[in-house]
Amino acid sequence: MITNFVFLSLLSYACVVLNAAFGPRTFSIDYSHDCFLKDGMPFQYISGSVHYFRIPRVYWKDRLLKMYMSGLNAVQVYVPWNFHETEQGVYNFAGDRDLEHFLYLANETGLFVILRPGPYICAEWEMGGLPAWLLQKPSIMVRTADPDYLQAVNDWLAVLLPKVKPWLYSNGGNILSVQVENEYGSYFACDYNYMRHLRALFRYFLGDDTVLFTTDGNTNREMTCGTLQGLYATIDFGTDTNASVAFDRQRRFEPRGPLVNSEFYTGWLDHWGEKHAHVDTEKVSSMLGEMLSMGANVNMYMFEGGTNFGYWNGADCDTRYRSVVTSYDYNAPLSEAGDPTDKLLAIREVIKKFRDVPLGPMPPAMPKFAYGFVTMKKVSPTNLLYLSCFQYYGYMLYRTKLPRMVPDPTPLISPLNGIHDRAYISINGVYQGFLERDTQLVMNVTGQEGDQMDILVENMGRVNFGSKINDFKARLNYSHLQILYTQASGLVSNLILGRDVLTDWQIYSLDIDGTIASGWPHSEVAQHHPGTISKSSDGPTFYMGTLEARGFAWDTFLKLKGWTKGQVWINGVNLGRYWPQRGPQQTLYVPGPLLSSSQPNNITVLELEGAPVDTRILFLDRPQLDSITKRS
Ligand SMILES: CCCC/N=C1\SC[C@@H]2[C@H](O)[C@H](O)[C@@H](O)CN12
Repeated sequence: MITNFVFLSLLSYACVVLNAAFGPRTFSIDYSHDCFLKDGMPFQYISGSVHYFRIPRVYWKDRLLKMYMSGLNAVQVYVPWNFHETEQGVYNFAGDRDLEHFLYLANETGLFVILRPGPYICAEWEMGGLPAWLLQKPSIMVRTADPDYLQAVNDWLAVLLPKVKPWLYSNGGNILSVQVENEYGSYFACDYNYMRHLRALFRYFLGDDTVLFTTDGNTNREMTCGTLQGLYATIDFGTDTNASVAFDRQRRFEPRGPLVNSEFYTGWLDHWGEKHAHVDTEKVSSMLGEMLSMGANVNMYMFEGGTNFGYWNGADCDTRYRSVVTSYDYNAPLSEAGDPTDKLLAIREVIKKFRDVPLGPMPPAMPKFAYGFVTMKKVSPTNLLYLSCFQYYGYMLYRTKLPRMVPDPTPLISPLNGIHDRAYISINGVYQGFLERDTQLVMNVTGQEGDQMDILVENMGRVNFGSKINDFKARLNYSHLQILYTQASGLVSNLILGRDVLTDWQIYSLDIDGTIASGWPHSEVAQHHPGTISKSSDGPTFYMGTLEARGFAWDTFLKLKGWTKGQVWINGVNLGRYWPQRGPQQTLYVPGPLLSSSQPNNITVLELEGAPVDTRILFLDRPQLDSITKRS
């Protein structure tokens, strides 16, 4: 005799299964059983962070497939606001910025998505993903209920969230949950009205059934200021933390519901001049197993890091300004170039204990090739486009005349630490040296009254974490020119030469990227010095060369041995910054798809301080990310 209880239990289970098979798609939180439910069935996500904005579009599928074959069932994805709205009101979701295509590929690969649209994302990305044009209002308080900031957020999310809504799981897509803000509890403001505003916006655009959550660090202050009723509170921590202790803290804010570590650090970031980060594989794999055994949902940050191409790296500014390097390798399970590592294989072995890992081989690393040496020749800048309007990233040129003769070495001082972030000083075209934010605030110059002083100022990336995120790159009002506060880089306070405050500046926004993208200097017979071996060249100087990749264009790594610091473009694409003199990064990743196997590949280098006498550069088949040559 089947008791009523057994009958009803079987009936309810049958309903759940049938609902899962034929009912509406749902993803929700089961507070009774402390888990997520997908279509009414318990669901544990094992996820990895991947940033589409740090990977060439042609490689997205490769990275996602490797993550799937590693045993993940989800990927966690930030959306950087400034990547899609670099100019206010101008939106770009094309090519390498095609978020929906990335979501499509993840779906096609069988991966769910945990979306983190910010509006602030941190991520060692320029200004934590916030657009620099917000700083046109000098007093703006970003990440608060500042009305001007909120208006910009409203406008942005009114574009973004309708785009992602169709991709929600309940609408037939693969987005399971959406994070609101990012580690807000670590920000000084602790502005609940701001978080309430975001909650209302996300609910308005994404509906009441979407799982919205927050992520915060493992302290009471962070979990207190970063969480809000109606947003599921999750936590983040790495291998230096006791998982039970951390999850107990989550439980203080979410007594019931799934345990979630939204950022389990598999590695860490690098700053210029510091040792390459490394997190032990055994610690990562054993702690992953421990958390999965607790039934926790885990996202590994990062699973595939990628590259800060162009000027997109961020910076920290706790004790002093520290710029993040171009490589976002992160010592992650997939390398910067998307190569599976021992860490990935160890993680896959752990995941096998908790879910079926797809059968079949792990897709191999993309082929790499050592193309060898390319000789670079000095170029005289002939027609750099000077923009009257200011751009937000890259370089600015400040020009003035010496107010009096300084026959003896005379200190040029940035008394208020106003260089943002590095300045290269020349007198009548002769390089004198550099000044650097927080690090070098004085240097000596000599010259005659009326000599031309040129100061090239480099924006090394706006601060992406903490209270100094209002990282103005210029604030100086000149007699004849009101400086926009958001220009690429520059002087945020006056310079003093000896006893004289320097004034009457001419200011140029250098559109170097636009000029190079237009073909300069390769498109014309650029003036470069006669074929003699050039002496070691000092100061901001362009060099050009060509790489023949006859027959095949494979991934490669560019090493500038003996060069000091600068920027590299290949076929008009800005690969990012190099600084081998500081390290630890010694090579730049060159994705094969950027190269042509049938045409010469145009290489342009802007060396900011000094090139070696031997101006060859070297293409290797492996990266070098961990060698410090000089402490900063
Ligand atoms: C001690 C400082 C903690 C700041 N948070 C960091 S540093 C690396 C990571 C990424 O930036 C990530 O985007 C942050 O959410 C958490 N985190």
